[in-house]
Amino acid sequence: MRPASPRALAVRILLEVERGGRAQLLLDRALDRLSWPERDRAYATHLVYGTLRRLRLLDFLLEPLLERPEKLPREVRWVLRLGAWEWLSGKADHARVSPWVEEAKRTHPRLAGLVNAVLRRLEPREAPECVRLSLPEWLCEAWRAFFGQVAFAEGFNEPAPLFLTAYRSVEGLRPGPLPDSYIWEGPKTDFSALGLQPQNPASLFAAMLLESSPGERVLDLCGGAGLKAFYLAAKGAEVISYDLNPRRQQAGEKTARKLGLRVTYRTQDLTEPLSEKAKKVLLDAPCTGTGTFRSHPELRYRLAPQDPGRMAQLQLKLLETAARATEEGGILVYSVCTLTEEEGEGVARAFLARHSEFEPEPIACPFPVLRSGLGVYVAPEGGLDGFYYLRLRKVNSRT
Ligand SMILES: C[S@@+](CC[C@H](N)C(=O)[O-])C[C@H]1O[C@@H](n2cnc3c(N)ncnc32)[C@H](O)[C@@H]1O
Repeated sequence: MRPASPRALAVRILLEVERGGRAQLLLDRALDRLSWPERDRAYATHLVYGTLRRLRLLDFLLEPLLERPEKLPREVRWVLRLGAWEWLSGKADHARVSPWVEEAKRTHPRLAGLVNAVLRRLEPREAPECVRLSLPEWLCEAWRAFFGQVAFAEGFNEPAPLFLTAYRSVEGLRPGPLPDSYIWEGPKTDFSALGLQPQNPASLFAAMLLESSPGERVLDLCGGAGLKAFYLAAKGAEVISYDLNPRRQQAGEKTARKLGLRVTYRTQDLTEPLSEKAKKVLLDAPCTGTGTFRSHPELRYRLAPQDPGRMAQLQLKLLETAARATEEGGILVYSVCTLTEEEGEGVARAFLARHSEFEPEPIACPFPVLRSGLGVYVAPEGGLDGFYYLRLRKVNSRT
């Protein structure tokens, strides 16, 4: 059934997210099917992302006004959180309360009075920092211990510009923080037909760290659809992109053709050794994705404290493959879109303890840095995703 309004769509999507769906995918799909004006699309996006990004805080604000929130029908609970989000973002009562009361009436008319009363009685309430940032307690505490602060996580709760990497010159684009990176200000469109690829600059920079030269062979490991491979190919490298997932690679092949770029895709489980080597190897490993909380706001509520450690085991195995595939004198870049100690410095330390043939190289990071020394952690500021980069040189091949 087609949703009647951005509010109805937001409730439907949040219910699906609660059942395990991914907000970005669900919202993009739903909006693609609806020929709504830009204003309604933006409003639905604001409601879904805003509510998920502030969920812990919203529940904290609603807590004194509800006796047993967990007993409420799920639709009504989301209506209350959405209404609380609009209150938090400063919308006036007259424009805010009655639309949500009407929304509640559609599924639970008997609870409309409760929705009305609760949304009118919301009051400011001093929240502990981890609640205010809507982070799970374990991660908030781990970040505070590792980075000495957690205020940076506020960056995950702000909307971000749509960053693009340009493979053709396009008039009138606002420059982003890196060469070839731009900001798109219009409605979404067929970007690859314009020679553009949506990509966060923090992700693009991982590919730049390889400093590949024209004609040089590059291995792009865990390349997925090949977003980083596109950049390397555009700079003239001969790129071979490996991943476990053929569907992602097929999508990448299609995009590469539209962008006019040549990337060779090979499907392989990279916990197994590769049968080729190169001077430049990029491993953009699978990770817990804590650096992408802005665009995947539900992720933070799904991660468990043991996930970073578990992921680090896999990352180390993949790094072994990448190390063997790096020629002597060559460069190996390890990157992950996450900010945990385990998957960043933890992996780096464990790897270097076993591989004296690799030496870390300094990284001149153009972004705000959270922590550096052994690799660099990028702060999720100004729309950047949080990332960890490690650049290694293979000085001799003792393994
Ligand atoms: C962070 S994503 C890569 C994103 C990609 N580099 C890009 O820039 O778009 C990690 C990728 O690792 C792949 N992957 C996970 N486990 C793997 C394995 N054992 N062998 C090969 N690829 C794997 C996933 O399919 C996923 O595409």
